[in-house]
Amino acid sequence: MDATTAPHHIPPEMPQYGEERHVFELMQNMLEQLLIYQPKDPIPFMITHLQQDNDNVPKIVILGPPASGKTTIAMWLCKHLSSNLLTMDNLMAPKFSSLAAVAREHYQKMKKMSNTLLVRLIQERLREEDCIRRGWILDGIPATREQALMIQTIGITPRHVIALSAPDTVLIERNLGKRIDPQTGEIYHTTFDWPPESEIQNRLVVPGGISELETAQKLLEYHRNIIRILPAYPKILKVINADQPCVDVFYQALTYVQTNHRSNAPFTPRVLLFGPMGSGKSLQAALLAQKYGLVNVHCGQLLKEAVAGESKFGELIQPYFQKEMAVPDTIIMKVLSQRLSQQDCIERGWVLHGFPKDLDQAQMLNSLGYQPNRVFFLNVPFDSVIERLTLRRLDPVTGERKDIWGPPGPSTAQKSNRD
Ligand SMILES: Nc1ncnc2c1ncn2[C@@H]1O[C@H](COP(=O)(O)OP(=O)(O)O)[C@@H](O)[C@H]1O
Repeated sequence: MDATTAPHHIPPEMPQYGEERHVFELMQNMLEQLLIYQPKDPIPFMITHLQQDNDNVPKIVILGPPASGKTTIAMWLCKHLSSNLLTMDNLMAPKFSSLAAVAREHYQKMKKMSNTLLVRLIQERLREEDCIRRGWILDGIPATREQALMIQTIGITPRHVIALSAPDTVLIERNLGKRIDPQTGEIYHTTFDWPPESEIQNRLVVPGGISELETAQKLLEYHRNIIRILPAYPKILKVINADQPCVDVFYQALTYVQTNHRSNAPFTPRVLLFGPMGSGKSLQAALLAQKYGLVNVHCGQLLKEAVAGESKFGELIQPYFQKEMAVPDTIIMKVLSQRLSQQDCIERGWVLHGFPKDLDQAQMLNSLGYQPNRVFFLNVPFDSVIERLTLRRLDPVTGERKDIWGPPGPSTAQKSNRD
């Protein structure tokens, strides 16, 4: 970059402010909405968008073959996240909507839904207040690539897509045991999820379309379609094995929908490495610094350099070193602060180790505005630490540290795994 046009000094607060308040994501979402809806008057549109404050509400699509548990998982997620379940059935259900009435009529006549009607139903439903405030979970929609593309075209973009998968034989067998509570819409199973209350047991009904033949036909259709749908969601798709207990499937789905996708925001890493002596902080810091171009800040080393360089802080530290006493936190903090506020640290980011060593120091670091955004704790069993430290030697000529077991290699890796 041309040094005359480049900004010469970026105050550390600037990138930190952006990161903390997610300014980049906020602007990106707003821009996305502007381009999708192209309002005539963008300013009130942007104000409304910001006031809705709903960039992070659930926007989930759950796909999967029949009987893989889509509806079960979608209902549980809905309850857990207080969101709204959107199925083909409940989209057509509203009595007050003329569009839903048309869709019902069409469905009764044709025994299937037209893509255009389906997309309009979804669009109408997503404009309602509860979907705006609490998000939505689409169950089994889109069922074809055409639907996926039409949904995308009108600007409906899920944040997470889950595809359940299980062998056909398991699903055909499983579907035979499906039962529905007509009062609540809850789904049960004769073997895997039978309600304990006799009142519920007595009112359960056998849903239509669950015979072996019907499930097999639906599976064929599903497999034909799904391979053309999934490529529409390359970065937000998670395939979950549904041939395991429902609760396990649910927790994997929940964990996934609660993760935030990697942001495109410019990001300056501020890494903190913790761990007992001998846990490998220095080595990992050096590797991270090398790989990501970070400034490697070793607190102990900084203090030693200050003394060796006879700087004004060095003179303050020297007496403590001589008496082998701990250097006061305030002095350490000044040295650190001086280093972390240098332009290379602000621009390239840093990896800090050897500090903080207690809660007071951590709070001091935070209060001076040097909050890390990645913290790692290198956990090593006590025995391994002892073994590592007792095998460590200093090269008398170069002062370099030599570990007797040598550079990391397959045998070292095996050894530490075994440990
Ligand atoms: N992981 C699972 N293990 C066993 N049974 C399940 C599992 N997931 C769902 N079920 C049962 O299988 C049947 C079909 O589930 P459902 O949610 O209706 O599937 P889909 O919506 O994919 O057709 C229901 O009886 C449900 O209780």
